[in-house]
Amino acid sequence: MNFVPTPIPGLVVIEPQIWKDERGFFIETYNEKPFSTHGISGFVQDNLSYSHRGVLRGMHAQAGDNAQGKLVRVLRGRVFDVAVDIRKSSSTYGKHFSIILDGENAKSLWIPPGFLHGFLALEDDTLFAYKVTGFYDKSGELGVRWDDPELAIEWPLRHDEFIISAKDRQLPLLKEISNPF
Ligand SMILES: Cc1cn([C@H]2C[C@H](O)[C@@H](COP(=O)(O)OP(=O)(O)O[C@H]3O[C@@H](C)C(=O)[C@@H](O)[C@H]3O)O2)c(=O)[nH]c1=O
Repeated sequence: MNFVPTPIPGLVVIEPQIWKDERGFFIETYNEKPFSTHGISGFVQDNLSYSHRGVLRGMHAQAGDNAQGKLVRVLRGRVFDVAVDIRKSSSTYGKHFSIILDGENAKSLWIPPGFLHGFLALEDDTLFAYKVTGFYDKSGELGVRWDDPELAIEWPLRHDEFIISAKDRQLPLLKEISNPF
């Protein structure tokens, strides 16, 4: 298992050891020892979402008493996954990191509290699994528009293919939110 730092401090890509044989493969998706050694711990909830190609979910964060760090990965299908640093004192404030996560590479991304997160499903039948460090808490939810020019995220696929929830279509710009981070 490799813990690979990214250009944004705190964001880490985890590459598992994939044990392949004639039956298929085996990977450890989470192991408390190496993860906690890298400061990744405290999970209280596991989530799973299913998306069709073109579904865009984001950009979301959960702040407050139940602020969430997220350990995200794809079980089946493929996504363009994005995390945006909104930690006000960070030297990389406003910058984003993107990565392709899929069922084949089995990579995970650790997103600490203080980031917006979102993804675009690039294939039908995409299963997206994640562990979070805070219980779901509607009062702590915040979000920013996926197409906020300040974020300047270059999403793959044509924008007219996107399937976005009514809630996410109405999100404000980053400069309009009261940022608790
Ligand atoms: C996130 C969440 C949602 N829900 C419910 C609320 C709602 O009725 C329904 C769908 O919720 P949403 O529309 O917020 O789901 P979704 O847009 O998939 O939200 C997720 O997006 C990605 C990008 C993230 O980073 C996640 O943390 C989360 O915010 O599920 C829970 O019960 N528990 C949860 O932890």
